[in-house]
Amino acid sequence: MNTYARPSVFIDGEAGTTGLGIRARLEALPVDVRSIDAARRKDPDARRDMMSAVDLVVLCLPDAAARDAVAMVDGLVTAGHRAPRVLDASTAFRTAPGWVYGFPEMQAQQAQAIRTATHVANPGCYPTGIIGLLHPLVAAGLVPADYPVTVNAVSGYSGGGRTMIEAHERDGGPAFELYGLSLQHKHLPEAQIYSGLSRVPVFVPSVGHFAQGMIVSIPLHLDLLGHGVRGADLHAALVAHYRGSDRISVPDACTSLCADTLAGTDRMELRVHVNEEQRQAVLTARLDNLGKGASGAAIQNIALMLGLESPSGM
Ligand SMILES: NC(=O)C1=CN([C@@H]2O[C@H](COP(=O)(O)OP(=O)(O)OC[C@H]3O[C@@H](n4cnc5c(N)ncnc54)[C@H](OP(=O)(O)O)[C@@H]3O)[C@@H](O)[C@H]2O)C=CC1
Ligand SMILES: CC(=O)N[C@@H](CCC(=O)OP(=O)(O)O)C(=O)O
Repeated sequence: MNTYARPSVFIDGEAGTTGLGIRARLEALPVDVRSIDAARRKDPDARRDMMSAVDLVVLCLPDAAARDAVAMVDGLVTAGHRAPRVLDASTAFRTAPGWVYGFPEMQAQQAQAIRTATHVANPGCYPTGIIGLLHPLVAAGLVPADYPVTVNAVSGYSGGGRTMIEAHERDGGPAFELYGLSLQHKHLPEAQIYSGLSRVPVFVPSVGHFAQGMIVSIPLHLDLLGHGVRGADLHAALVAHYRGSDRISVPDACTSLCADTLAGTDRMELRVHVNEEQRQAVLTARLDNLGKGASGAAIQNIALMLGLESPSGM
């Protein structure tokens, strides 16, 4: 930490969608947020100088710019200068060696790993739902690691950052669009690894003409799970895993779900919908892609990294 009483934070990409969300949430924490003059916000020298003066840098940048920023931090270390700890919101380092990935509720000891890491990768919005549902069930042996998982998901258009927001708000659509149909979405590696799956899931993302909100859904044939596994066992395992969390809840099943209900919050709801007669279940995660899927998760990780109490969730 520096000589200031309050830890200092620089958000590289402060003017972007995720950066603005983190900036707003940092107001609830006793930190000194430092900014670069808007005219120089992409100037490498200004960014490097700022990085060398703060305790934590939060990267809210496209992947290539995040890689450049991490190279700047590593360069400070190599040159023997004081270097900040790093929280990266991009996809660039989520499966990279030497980085701690994730959200504090992901597994026991995750919060402690984030607390002490120098480099933390914030999880992706879709993976937060996928891992949030599957990690506890795979770890409990209820879903086999080699289960042929399919994930269907819909996100609000803010998931595509400034460019997609401008396209939807200027042109009014499309109403609903499947994408990622080359089956190579950038979130697949983290979703597979941190869920504990041995097969790459089939992932069908989509985007709708609403600003914020997300549903991730995962259909399961119960007969392909462990012998005699019932929907109630899946629900009970999720309840046990997230007991005590103020942000992740496991409500009872419902018959319909709206994607934008949790918009503007940092919460996530996980459900198990079951038809025991047909031995079928659908797992669902509902969250705000910009909340628990991005800035809300980041603020929890920032608080852990700076040894501060997490602000109560929005
Ligand atoms: N939107 C979402 O739901 C989520 C996004 N993320 C991740 O967060 C990161 C940021 O995404 P998002 O906020 O949506 O994107 P935005 O496009 O809204 O914001 C990115 C910001 O970075 C700025 N920027 C680009 N290049 C540089 C550079 N070289 N130096 C300094 N600033 C730069 C952009 O400026 P300009 O606009 O002028 O180019 C913009 O202000 C991405 O990696 C994304 O994957 C993570 C979880 C969810
Ligand atoms: C609707 C939309 O385009 N969503 C983005 C995912 C959001 C994002 O960029 O986020 P992460 O940082 O969580 O990876 C996509 O599918 O590429």
